Amino acid sequence: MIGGSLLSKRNPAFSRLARYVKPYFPWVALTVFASLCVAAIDIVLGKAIERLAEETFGSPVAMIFMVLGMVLVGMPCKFMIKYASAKFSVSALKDLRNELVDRFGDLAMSSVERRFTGDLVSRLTNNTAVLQNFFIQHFANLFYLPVVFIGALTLLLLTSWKLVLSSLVLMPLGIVLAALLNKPIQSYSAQLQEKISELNVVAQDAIGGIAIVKAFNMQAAFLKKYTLIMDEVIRQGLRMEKRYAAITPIGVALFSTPIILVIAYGGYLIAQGELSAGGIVLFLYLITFVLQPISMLPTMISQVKEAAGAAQHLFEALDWPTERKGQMNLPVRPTAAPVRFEAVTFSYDGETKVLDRISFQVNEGETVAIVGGSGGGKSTLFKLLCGFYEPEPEGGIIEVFGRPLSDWDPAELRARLSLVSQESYLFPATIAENIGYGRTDATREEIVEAAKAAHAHEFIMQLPQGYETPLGERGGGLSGGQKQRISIARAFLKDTPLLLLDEPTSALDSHSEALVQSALKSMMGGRTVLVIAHRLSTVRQADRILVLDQGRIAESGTHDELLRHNGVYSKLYVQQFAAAEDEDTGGLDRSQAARRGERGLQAGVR
Ligand SMILES: Nc1ncnc2c1ncn2[C@@H]1O[C@H](COP(=O)(O)OP(=O)(O)OP(=O)(O)O)[C@@H](O)[C@H]1O
Repeated sequence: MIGGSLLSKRNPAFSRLARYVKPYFPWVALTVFASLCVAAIDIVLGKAIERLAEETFGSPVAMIFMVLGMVLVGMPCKFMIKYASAKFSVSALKDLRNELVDRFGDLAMSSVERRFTGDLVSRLTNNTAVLQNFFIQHFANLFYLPVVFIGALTLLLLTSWKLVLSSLVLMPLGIVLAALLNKPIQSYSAQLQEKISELNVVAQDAIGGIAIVKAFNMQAAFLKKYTLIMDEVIRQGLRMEKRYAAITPIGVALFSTPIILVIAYGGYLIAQGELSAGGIVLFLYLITFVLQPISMLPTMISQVKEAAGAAQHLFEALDWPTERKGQMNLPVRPTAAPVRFEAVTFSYDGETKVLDRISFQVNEGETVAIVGGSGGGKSTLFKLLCGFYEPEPEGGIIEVFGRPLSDWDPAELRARLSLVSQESYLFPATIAENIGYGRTDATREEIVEAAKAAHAHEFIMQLPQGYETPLGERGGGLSGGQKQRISIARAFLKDTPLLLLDEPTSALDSHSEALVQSALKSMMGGRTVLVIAHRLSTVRQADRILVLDQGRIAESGTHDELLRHNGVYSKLYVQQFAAAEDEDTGGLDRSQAARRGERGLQAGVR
């Protein structure tokens, strides 16, 4: 069928889409069948009306009943087109959506990190909505329009080819002129849509960044921006309406004049005896079925293109690289060090080395602090350990619990480590659920135990709904410290032998900070910990400190050893940690630190 081939042969995206539609083939067949029935009824009705007009059917009453009968049969067919197309498209797109959501969970970090969340969500919602609309509104037309066009045109040519010829010249002319008149409206409408999206962006920014907007007293600036665009929207809208009002009568005239001319010509042909009265009735009824497909052709083409674009966009997302699956249940070497890096080199883009021949080992129960300037590669180290990224095969060896990273199934690896990041990500769910994500089979008692260990139980119990308190987006409704403690409780519940900790540096009040620190401290006990350290107290307590500088391990040792070494750490200490000196117990005083820092700088350390 023309429609079918238009959909599948030319477009790889459509033929791929067809795989999702295939399981619902009976509903597709029903849609096509009902469309063809409607096309047939429309044509046969023309013939019946002609006979009625010519009174050649015998009893006009019987004829009227027949016409009404056909109209009545047409109604369930039209219903069936909508219902069956909705049925197969909703089901097929549900399967596609499920696959996409499933795929999003498996996406490689490299597929996600550089994309906007909006892009992922838009593929899932907008693109599927475009396809849904296409299937329900336009799919049946791909079958109905060609059939009705060919049927009506054949019948009309048999009735009076002269009239067909004259109307095919005159009527499309009217349609084209009316469309030309409408063209500026299309561009006005596009501009209007653009302005409306601008308006939405401003509103979204103002709502999304409400805290900053308020803190910087930017409300007036935003309001001004908003009203300026709003004025433009109104101006544009009015301009469009004015144009509409002006051209509607002209459009009607342009559209109806050719029809009047054709009727007049038809009258002339009747007078000449070349056409019967029934013939002109048949003609007036059927000509719309010839003209409609012609006038709808551009719309149909653009609809097909739009749907193809949406499908392509969706399948692109399905083709984004996913994480590899590893072997499950491989034995762990219990005596091996929990973490070992050997000459690890890593680059995100294949060019710039973010880690350069890094080698170190973390033994069981050890706490190793990683320090270094911004962009030194600290977070990248964690991303590798979590299996979010992997070095190239020749990029060294990473072993976790004695097994090379490449052997691990990512999910199995992550089940053995907990990551507590600086920004505590909480989900729009209850507090209990947020902690429970640490281990999905945890009982309420275990969740409460974890919350107690993380010093979160007390404040949770003070909330009116306690553990059942629903959290807003990103944990809205809780303080920074409270959010941190919920994240720590989640990690407590997960109870893994290896802990990757990016120490929170967000401005917590001193009480909250003390609670978070003490929660972290109790979690670190008895575990192997790699901590990106931002606090002097943590660095001091670490068994070893690795100083990461521009992707290399510049120094390694204890706090005192490194200070004595008077190198990168010494300088970093002055820059980052000395300010906290007063708050910490028994360390260097600031002037001593500064002096050591100076020596570090003099020694030529960057
Ligand atoms: N997803 C990514 N794609 C490409 N480059 C990245 C990506 N993530 C980080 N980088 C780059 O890698 C380098 C190291 O970044 P990383 O986040 O590991 O540093 P860091 O030591 O944790 O820094 P900070 O202390 O500021 O968080 C930086 O130059 C950064 O721009």
